[in-house]
Amino acid sequence: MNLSVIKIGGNIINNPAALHEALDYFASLVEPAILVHGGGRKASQVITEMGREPVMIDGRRITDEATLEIVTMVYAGLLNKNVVAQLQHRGTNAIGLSGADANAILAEKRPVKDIDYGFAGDVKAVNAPLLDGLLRLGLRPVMCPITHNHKGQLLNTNADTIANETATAMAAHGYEVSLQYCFEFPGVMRDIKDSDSAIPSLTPGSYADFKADGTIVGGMIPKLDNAFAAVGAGVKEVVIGDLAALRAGKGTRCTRA
Ligand SMILES: Nc1ncnc2c1ncn2[C@@H]1O[C@H](COP(=O)(O)OP(=O)(O)O)[C@@H](O)[C@H]1O
Ligand SMILES: CC(=O)N[C@@H](CCC(=O)OP(=O)(O)O)C(=O)O
Repeated sequence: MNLSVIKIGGNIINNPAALHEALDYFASLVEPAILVHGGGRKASQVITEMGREPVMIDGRRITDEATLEIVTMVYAGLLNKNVVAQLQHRGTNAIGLSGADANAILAEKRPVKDIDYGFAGDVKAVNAPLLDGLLRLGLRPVMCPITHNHKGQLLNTNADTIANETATAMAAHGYEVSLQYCFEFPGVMRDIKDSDSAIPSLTPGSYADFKADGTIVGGMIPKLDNAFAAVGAGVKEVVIGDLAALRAGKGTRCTRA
């Protein structure tokens, strides 16, 4: 059976018009679908409003105890419930999940090596039978980037990783999975200022070249690391682009070779 896993990033979530368009698209899909959302931009705003400094390294947040409280409120509360309500309004029977709900995503605190990421979670297992069961009930899971370690500790996990791990686990469970990363550019760009410069396809080799020459930087690095991990682990198709590109079957396609 086919399955679409759609990830929407923090810049989409923060722009009401873009969010509504993305949710219209998700609601219009006829085959089974799972939505994964981020919200890093909103979290950084709230962290700043609370008098703290957001700290990111290579697109990943350093999550101390106070930051974990804020991101839990923002991702698992405000954003997740708002997205679910907006989907219900569109006639889509969405169910919001953090990783702790029904043990949807088990993670472990990232071990401290050179950098201490604090309460950042590395995914250990996605509960594919649970997601499969929800899909069979006609529900559409909406997953936020909060996970847990089964010992009572919530953890903050990059939303691009949640999307990759979910897509990969569902592929291993027997679905033909299309993973679509929806963000604010028409694809991975050769030149971010030139909207016609989307790269049609990338392989691990061309990705390494674009990273080395500085074409691909920042938050695009974890996104592409996750995209290629998914492609290498049985996900049928991984595409990155804005909503117009994804709707038109365009965007950047990540392939094995
Ligand atoms: N070559 C590139 N093409 C497009 N975006 C790029 C590129 N290199 C770096 N980026 C940056 O990556 C960001 C996307 O990563 P991120 O902010 O983590 O996405 P999301 O909003 O999906 O979470 C873009 O907003 C852009 O600033
Ligand atoms: C550990 C870690 O980096 N967590 C991310 C989770 C949110 C996220 O990934 O949101 P976007 O998709 O909007 O970037 C963070 O707190 O920013």
